[in-house]
Amino acid sequence: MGESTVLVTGGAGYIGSHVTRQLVERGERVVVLDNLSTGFREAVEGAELVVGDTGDAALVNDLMARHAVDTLMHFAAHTVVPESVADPLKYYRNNTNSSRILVEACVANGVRRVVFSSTAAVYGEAGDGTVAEDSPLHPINPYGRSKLATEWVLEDLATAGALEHVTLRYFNVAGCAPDGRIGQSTPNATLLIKVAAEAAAGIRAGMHVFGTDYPTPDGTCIRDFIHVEDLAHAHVLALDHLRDAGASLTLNCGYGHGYSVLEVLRMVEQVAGAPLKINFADRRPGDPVQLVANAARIRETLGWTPRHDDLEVIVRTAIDWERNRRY
Ligand SMILES: NC(=O)c1ccc[n+]([C@@H]2O[C@H](COP(=O)([O-])OP(=O)(O)OC[C@H]3O[C@@H](n4cnc5c(N)ncnc54)[C@H](O)[C@@H]3O)[C@@H](O)[C@H]2O)c1
Ligand SMILES: O=c1ccn([C@@H]2O[C@H](COP(=O)(O)OP(=O)(O)O[C@H]3O[C@H](CO)[C@H](O)[C@H](O)[C@H]3O)[C@@H](O)[C@H]2O)c(=O)[nH]1
Repeated sequence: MGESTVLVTGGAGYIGSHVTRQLVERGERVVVLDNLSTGFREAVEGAELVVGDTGDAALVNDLMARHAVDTLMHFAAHTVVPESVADPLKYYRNNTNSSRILVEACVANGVRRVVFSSTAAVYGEAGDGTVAEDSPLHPINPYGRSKLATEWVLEDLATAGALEHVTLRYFNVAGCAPDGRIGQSTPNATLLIKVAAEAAAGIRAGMHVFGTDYPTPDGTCIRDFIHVEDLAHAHVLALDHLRDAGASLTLNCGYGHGYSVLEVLRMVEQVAGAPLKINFADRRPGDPVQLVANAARIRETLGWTPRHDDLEVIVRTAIDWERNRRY
């Protein structure tokens, strides 16, 4: 490992903080760059936190040079799909422009390894099967498009020989660290399990189910929910892959099977031991019917084996966090 440092942007956020912790636990030197727009100082333990913006070229160049950064893990982004529809420039500015500035700094400073947080939203409407990495990419909202643009920047730089990347396309991430020290406190959350856990903990009065007339067995959408700890481990493996001179990869991060919205909510009720107050509403614009990963490639290339592929564990850790939040 030597003197090398991993620069983690967005490391004070939900997923970045879980990854930072796994990196620190195995002895990596980590510097977190986060502007705290949706992140929390308390989420960063055992790593230096630099409060600043990924779009600040002078700052990121200085950080890379000063800390002997060998790998960038890039989580920092805006992530709320409906907000991206209302304010696309906010998303292109942060998720595309600032990512380009950051990657340019990598090239200037000889940082040749990049692990990038992408999303299943790059696939868009994906039919009723699973989606593989080479499935068509037709993102249906500015969030997905702004992330896909950054995928392309990395792909083109890899082709040009400037760096190697592992692009991880996360499916629906949920759950929290089992010991309750870090969790998901993202403000104005719109994600299903987060919202349901808040409702189960009494933080919100009730919740909506968006659409009950989809062509699925119970009429609600189907998603592939992955526990954040399994996702975090995929990043550690991606780092090892790049340090072992592995080739650039684009990988789905999911379990390869899905649950419907109603199946998830039934599990939330069972774990919480009380019914949720559910309002059955119209479809939410921009929701694909089904998004389930073909997850073969990540298992083959990184040897990734999930350890928390259990909806009950995902839901229980999410509810426990809401009941005992540290921040
Ligand atoms: N949560 C999911 O289900 C999910 C699914 C797919 C992909 N992703 C991707 O994972 C990454 C992390 O998402 P999350 O759920 O942890 O969200 P989050 O909002 O909790 O984390 C994002 C972090 O980035 C920081 N940040 C944002 N813009 C910044 C900037 N310009 N400079 C510095 N810091 C900045 C925020 O303060 C926050 O700490 C994002 O790239 C997101 O697109 C998330
Ligand atoms: O209160 C809610 C919240 C969600 N849903 C439904 O639950 C399903 C899942 O919705 P989420 O908002 O939890 O997540 P998405 O599937 O929209 O996820 C997309 O947006 C995420 C970020 O917001 C990630 O990027 C992810 O990869 C991308 O597919 C959808 O059918 C949605 O309509 C509800 O019924 N009620």
